[in-house]
Parts: sequence; structure tokens; C-alpha cells
Amino acid sequence: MLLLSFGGPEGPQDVRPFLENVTRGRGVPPERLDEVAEHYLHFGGVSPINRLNRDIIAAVEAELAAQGRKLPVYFGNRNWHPMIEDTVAQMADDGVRRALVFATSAWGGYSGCKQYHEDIARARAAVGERAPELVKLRQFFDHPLFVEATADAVREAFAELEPGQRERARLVFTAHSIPLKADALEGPDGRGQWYSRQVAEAARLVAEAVGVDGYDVVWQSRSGPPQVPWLEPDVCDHLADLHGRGVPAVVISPIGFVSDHLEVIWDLDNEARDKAAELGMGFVRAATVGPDPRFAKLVVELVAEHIDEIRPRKLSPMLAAGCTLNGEPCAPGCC
Ligand SMILES: CC1=C(CCC(=O)O)c2cc3nc(cc4[nH]c(cc5[nH]c(cc1n2)c(C)c5CCC(=O)O)c(CCC(=O)O)c4C)C(CCC(=O)O)=C3C
Ligand SMILES: [Fe+2]
Repeated sequence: MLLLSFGGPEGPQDVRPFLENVTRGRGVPPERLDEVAEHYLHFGGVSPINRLNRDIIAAVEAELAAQGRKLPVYFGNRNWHPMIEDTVAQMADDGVRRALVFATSAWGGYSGCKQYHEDIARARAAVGERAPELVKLRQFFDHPLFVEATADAVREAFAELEPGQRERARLVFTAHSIPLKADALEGPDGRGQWYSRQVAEAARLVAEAVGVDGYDVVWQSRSGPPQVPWLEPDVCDHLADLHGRGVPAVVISPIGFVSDHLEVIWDLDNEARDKAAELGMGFVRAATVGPDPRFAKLVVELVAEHIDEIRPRKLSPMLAAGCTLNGEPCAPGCC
């Protein structure tokens, strides 16, 4: 199998070329790039994303071995080394004829689904005739293992709040914002808002598992020119709003992200935490699910859906989209 991810810089010299890869042809203003480069440089130009993905791969290999499945796991990225083109070339050299591709996004939409299809098609085209057949695994936003691991992280976060604040704290889910226009595309069921509806559905399932009635879904890390509308409210504006309504503390669940990459450790652990401190609000950020052993089990279960033809486990009625061959889109007009 191939674990396919976003990629991130591993030193200060990588930051600019990485950002240029991410934003090529996307109309992101240079001022925004300077600002984001600054975030990376706070961490010595190293995003934790590659290391965390290597940890996930080690856990997946251990889970595969425990289940007696002989399956080598490769690692490739969209935007930084190891680049998917190089990985697919290596797979061809190793004689791999067919591989299952796990993309590290739970969601549909352009960045989480369709763009990974494009990456697969581009890599196969670069390698040519020898390229293995690549089958992308489905979106997993409503898989019980994803929901349970996220719910446990939320419970642990509530437990970290001071007893006086815990009972009155608000649960807030956050995911990467995208342009409203991108979110409006029809999606595999033709009803639009595929990404934001999946985020809302996953949040509902987690809140239900935790037993919390009142919660919010908000967005973070918006990019692009200011005149273009993106999903709102922004997490920091939402903190001010909650404060105005007398909410003394928040638990932030970064449900949109599989691991603690830069949007989480900067935009939440620095920016949102500072905002909460300024407002005098209690603030706990729940863990991401990547390091949870259930995440490796989830990956292997998605693999098993193809090898053993087991029935996909899903907690919502939304379609099990995202799963396709050789980078074809998952449905007409999808994402
Ligand atoms: C929906 C979504 C996810 C979640 C789904 C998934 O996980 O795939 C995600 C993940 C990630 N986004 C990441 C980093 C960046 N995203 C950017 C820009 C953008 N993201 C977008 C959307 C998403 N992004 C969009 C619509 C843009 C605008 C440009 C465009 O239309 O494409 C930019 C450019 C600078 C900026 O403008 O912020 C950077 C550096 C990293 C790696 C972090 C690390 O290095 O640790 C990860 C995992
Ligand atoms: Fe899709």
C-alpha cells in the first residue's frame, strides 16, 4: 500500500519551495505566503507532518503484521519529499503491480479528495507504462474507529479543564476553511457542500459519543485573497463570540486534521490559545487521532474492505465516496 499525504518542510531551506509547490496556480497572495513561511520558521522550518506520517506507517506495519497480512507500505507526498512521483517510480522498480492508496484526509472536497486523485494520475503518468494500478481508499470521516478515537480525545480534553470550568465549557470542532465556491460543488450525491456536511456529520457523531448536546463547528487557517468568501466563522472570532455570551472555557477538537501538523500547532496552539488567554477563557486543545492505535486499525480495515471484501463500517448515511482507480474522480462532479 501507499500512504499518500500533504508533505511538509524539514528545514528552513525547504519552506519557500514547499509553499510554492502548495500554492502553484492557486491564487494565494504573496503576503499570505510570507505570513505562513513565518509560522514554519517558528519551528525551525520543520513541519512535524512527515515524522507523524512515518509514525503512522510504523503503526500500520505493526498492525498488518499482527493480522498476518504481508503488505509493504510506501510513503509519498503531494508537496514535499518523498514526492509521490518518486515513490511510484520506486514501487514500479520493486515490481509492484497494484497498490491500495490511503490518503491522510478523512474528507471529500478538492484538497482532501480530488487533488489526491490528481496526484495519483500525475505520478502514474510520470512513471509511464510500468506504473502500478493505484486504488485510492475511501473517505473515512464517519468510520466508527475515527469517531471513537476523536471522542476519547475530546473526553480527555474536558478532563484537563478546571472543575469549575468543565461543566460550563463549550465543545468546538474545527477544520480547515475552504472557499465557499469550492464547498458548493455538487459532490457525489449532487447536493453540494460535501466537505462541510461531512465535517458537520463527524462533529455530530463525536458529540453524540461524548454525550455533549451543545457544540459548534468552526473553521481555521483561511488563505486566499480577503475578498473571496471562505467557510466561517473563524475559530478565533468564534472564541470572542463565545466569550461575549459568557462561556468561560472551550475544548477545541481539531477534527479536520489527522495529526498535529502546522495548522494545529501554530494556528490553534499559538494563535487560538493566545486569543483565549486574552479573553480570560479556559482553553484545552484535544489530541489529534493519528497516534491513536485505533487509527492504524482503521487504515488496515479500509485495506481489508478491498482484500477481504468486508462491508464498510459507517455511522452516517452519506455515501462512501473517494475510492477510485488510477486517479479517476470518485463520482461525476465529485469534490
Ligand atoms: C481542506 C484542507 C485540508 C484538510 C484535508 C487534508 O488534510 O488534506 C488541508 C490540509 C493541510 N494544509 C496544509 C498546509 C497548507 N495549506 C495551504 C493552503 C490551503 N489549504 C486548503 C485546504 C486544506 N488544507 C486550501 C483550500 C488552501 C488554499 C490553497 C489551495 O486552494 O490549495 C497552504 C498554503 C499557505 C496558506 O495559504 O495557508 C499550506 C502551507 C497541510 C500541511 C501542514 C504542515 O506542513 O504541517 C495540511 C495537512
Ligand atoms: Fe471525490
